[in-house]
Amino acid sequence: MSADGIKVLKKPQFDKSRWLQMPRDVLIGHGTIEQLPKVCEDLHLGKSALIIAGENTLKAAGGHAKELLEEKYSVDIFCAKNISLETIENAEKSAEGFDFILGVGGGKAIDLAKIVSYNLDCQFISVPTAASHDGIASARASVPTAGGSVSLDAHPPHAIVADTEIIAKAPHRLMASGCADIISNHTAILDWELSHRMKGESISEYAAALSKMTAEILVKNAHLIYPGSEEGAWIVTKALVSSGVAMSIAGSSRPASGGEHKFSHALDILSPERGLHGEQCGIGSIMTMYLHGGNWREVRESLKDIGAPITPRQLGIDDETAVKALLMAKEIRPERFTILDMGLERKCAEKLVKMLYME
Ligand SMILES: NC(=O)C1=CN([C@@H]2O[C@H](COP(=O)(O)OP(=O)(O)OC[C@H]3O[C@@H](n4cnc5c(N)ncnc54)[C@H](OP(=O)(O)O)[C@@H]3O)[C@@H](O)[C@H]2O)C=CC1
Ligand SMILES: O=C(CO)COP(=O)(O)O
Ligand SMILES: [Zn+2]
Repeated sequence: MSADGIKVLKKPQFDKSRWLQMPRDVLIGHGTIEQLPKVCEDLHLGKSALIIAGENTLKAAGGHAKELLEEKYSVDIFCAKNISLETIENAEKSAEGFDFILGVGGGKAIDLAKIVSYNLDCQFISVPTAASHDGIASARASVPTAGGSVSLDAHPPHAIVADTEIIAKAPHRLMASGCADIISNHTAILDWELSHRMKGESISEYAAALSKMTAEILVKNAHLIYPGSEEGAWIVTKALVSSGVAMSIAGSSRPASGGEHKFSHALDILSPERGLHGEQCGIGSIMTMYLHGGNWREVRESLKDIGAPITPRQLGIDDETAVKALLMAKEIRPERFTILDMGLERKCAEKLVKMLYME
């Protein structure tokens, strides 16, 4: 495993890079967690399972998932605090000998389960406890590294069991963050199109259209997304699955990750553990929409309506750090060309951050 994280995933035995892999069973609804044993049985996954969860998500759903599965399977739990290279290694050791893996939690637990199951060549089930990220269904895994973050080819979950009762009970901040992750698809697509025109990067029209449509539908239904709303949880979870499918169609995270994501990855280095992934991407998206000459006020309004933050200070991040993150974005995944890779000047970056506070 290399220090930069590029070799976090073991090489597949044969080239799957052109395969379009999708989850087989997708359950989104009230009380679906109760169906977990049935889903696993139906998929003939084996006799033993390792649950990968975080400390909070163990309480929210991991413990109950264990109880349910124990009736038919031998089950153990790996509790993860983060998704560092060390955690990946430890999780892999813990997972040896198990037939399949469940990722129960937010984006980090699910990405960890995705990586470990891919490396050990076994299936995994995605059990989101929050609608906070669009990695629920994707065939990608994002890993933080010293240089920012890498997006790796992985495999999608064999099944998704998303219980909207659990998701609606999670802190609303998480769902608002997931909405912001989706709203930022607008600028991710603009960046992809820009790179297509300027660099000749290939683009998948299907993936781009699906990603854009997902963001549009979410914004149209914003009035149904409020704290505790199970209907809101259902709408957002479906959007997150749809966005993940767009990434699987593209074979990269391009349809859902552009300059606004590079800004967020830069913030993760400069100001770790302040904002949530989607929250940071949303704020980045307001600024990159401005640079694209689009309707940045509309992006800002959509985020505000949903209860997502629209300024760095709301996340406890000072404005100067946000300026630095904008300027640093071009160093994160330099091969991913975006509007932030076009020679953004400090003066302009300062103006962008100021603009966020304008009436
Ligand atoms: N692979 C892909 O395609 C994608 C991957 N990502 C990745 O996902 C990550 C971001 O996901 P995100 O979910 O924001 O971050 P986390 O997984 O860190 O979750 C955020 C926090 O919410 C907590 N939490 C989750 N569910 C509940 C619940 N029901 N009740 C109480 N607390 C809860 C978690 O607890 P706990 O401490 O227990 O984990 C954690 O503290 C990033 O690493 C990002 O790169 C994002 C988009 C796409
Ligand atoms: O977060 C993503 C899509 O929302 C994809 O992640 P990366 O920015 O790590 O590629
Ligand atoms: Zn994202």
